[in-house]
Amino acid sequence: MSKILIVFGSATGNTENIAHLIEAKLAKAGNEVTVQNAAAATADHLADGYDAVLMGASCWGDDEIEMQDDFATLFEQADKMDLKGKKVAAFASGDREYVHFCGAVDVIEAKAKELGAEVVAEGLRLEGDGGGNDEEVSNYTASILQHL
Ligand SMILES: Cc1cc2nc3c(=O)[nH]c(=O)nc-3n(C[C@H](O)[C@H](O)[C@H](O)COP(=O)(O)O)c2cc1C
Repeated sequence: MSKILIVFGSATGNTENIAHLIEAKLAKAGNEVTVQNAAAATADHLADGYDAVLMGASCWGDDEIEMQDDFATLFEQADKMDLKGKKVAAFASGDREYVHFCGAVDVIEAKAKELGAEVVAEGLRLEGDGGGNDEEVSNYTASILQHL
């Protein structure tokens, strides 16, 4: 049994729904999963006590990657999260019409690596609320669990 934290930023509920799809798979596999909305989370020692931290957000820019506000505010202080040596994976909701489809995945992965975390799964990029993507979510959680 591993302790896993899922932190998400979501404006209309899509990334939140994906967070819960991930939660359900990880919990079913026997792990202790905590889900936190970035709006209510604080960066200080966020990762402490967890075996893995999964972070996800939507994007709202046009030409640039602009992560969802609550998540962006929290992630500005990523250096306080104690991610060094931590197993991390990213996920996002997005729309393929945009240049940077699920661009938050790239930002989260780059920063996590910079801070010395180990990115343990390819980022999960889903359209809308992730409904109908059961296989993708299963593959994502299986990759993470292989590293725990
Ligand atoms: C002005 C605007 C900009 C957007 N920019 C992006 C983007 O750069 N990349 C992307 O994948 N989706 C983009 N989207 C789509 C949203 O991220 C998408 O609707 C997402 O599912 C919202 O998730 P949330 O409810 O968790 O916030 C944009 C939507 C709007 C209205």
